[in-house]
Amino acid sequence: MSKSYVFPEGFVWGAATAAYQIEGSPLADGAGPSIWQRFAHTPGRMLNDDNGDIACDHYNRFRDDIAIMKSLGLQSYRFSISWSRVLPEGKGRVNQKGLDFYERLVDTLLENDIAPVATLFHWDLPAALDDRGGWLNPDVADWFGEYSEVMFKRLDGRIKRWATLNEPWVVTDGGYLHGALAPGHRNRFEAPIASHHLLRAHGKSVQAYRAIGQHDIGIVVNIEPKYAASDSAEDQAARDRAEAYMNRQYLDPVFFGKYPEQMRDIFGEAWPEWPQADMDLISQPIDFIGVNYYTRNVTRHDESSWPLKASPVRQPQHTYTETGWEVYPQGLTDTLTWVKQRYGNPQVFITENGAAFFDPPKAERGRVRDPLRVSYLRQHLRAVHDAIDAGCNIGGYFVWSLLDNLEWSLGYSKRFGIVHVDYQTQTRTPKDSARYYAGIVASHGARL
Ligand SMILES: OC[C@H]1NNC[C@@H](O)[C@@H]1O
Repeated sequence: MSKSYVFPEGFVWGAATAAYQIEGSPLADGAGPSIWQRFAHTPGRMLNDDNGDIACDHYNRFRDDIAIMKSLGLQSYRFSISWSRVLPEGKGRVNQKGLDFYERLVDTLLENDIAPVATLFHWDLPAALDDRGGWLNPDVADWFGEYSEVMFKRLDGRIKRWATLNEPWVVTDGGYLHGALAPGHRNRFEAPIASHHLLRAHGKSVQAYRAIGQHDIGIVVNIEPKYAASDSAEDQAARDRAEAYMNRQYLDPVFFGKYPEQMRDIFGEAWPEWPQADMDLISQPIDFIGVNYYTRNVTRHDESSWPLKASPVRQPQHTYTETGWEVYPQGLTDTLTWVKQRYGNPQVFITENGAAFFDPPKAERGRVRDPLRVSYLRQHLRAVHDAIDAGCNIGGYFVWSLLDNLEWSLGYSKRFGIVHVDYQTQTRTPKDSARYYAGIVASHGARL
């Protein structure tokens, strides 16, 4: 008899986006520039010199997009708040029109029985703060605490689930170590400092929330499970380093108040020692973690790779997405059971899961066929259910993404949406995967 995939009562079905990737109008109504506004307008940084000036024009079209969410039966919507819309200089003066936009967004979601889940920082640091050192300046934790407080005071209660940071690993690995993402630094001494101040900022935000918030706060991390390419000691050690660097570097401090021991092997003299007071701030209790899962990594030792001395081994037997990620649903089950076992079965939301496959720039007679994405969703939702059967405490799932959008420095070349966006006309067209997902939501998983 085949397994039933009906999800537990109360499991939440949603979709996710992020401000700079969909909103457009980055400087409208008094908003200040973010580092992504600057980065995207720096020639050579973005594929095709794409930028977020228009994106999906969500700033103006959010009501239409919420109507689409409603038509799909979504129960929740994860979005991010543009810090520099609300605080144009990153601190001090509040731009009421920026706050008003997010209040309208939240109130419209609630009018449509869609629960808002807000991420305070999804990479778009105010440029004015980057001028003061950004994530390298120890004061950034207080700046983030101040911004968090502004948001909590205005919207807590209507927003009942807050995430402080999205994927701090990507921010530091991409923005400070390898330079592919804003602010585009390549410095192994800066990366650990940025990482630590991101975590301190998380701590200050949680501290602020405990003083005024009444609901839940957590952190969102990307996790890519690592599998040794062979039984050799070298490959096993490489796997351990890769797991420490990506998957434990943020959760270990948050849950245990200490960094993985491999961090000093990886960064050597560039790895600082931090005061216990910082680790106490970082490891205050949180209410949930968001896990963003896309793929796994089969890891081998590679002396030439910097700074990890570890490289992925391609798995030709499996499908790969347009972003070069192996489709490996078992990795999601493995990730969720790993989190359960290592961190004491905290409440977890899959805050992002999805794939970029080739989709046409225009819908054909009102339809966009995306069978690979339908298959990806089916396999990964089944993997979530398997993790729940294994005792994991999973509160919900947010597909990445609601809309095709700006995939950072890859521009508009990668389409992750279950809803197609024609960037010339801003026409939205639910793809076959949106209809499939709507059926899963309506049946609470029974149709998986
Ligand atoms: O690469 C796909 C997604 N991954 N997590 C962060 C999001 O902003 C990305 O678009």
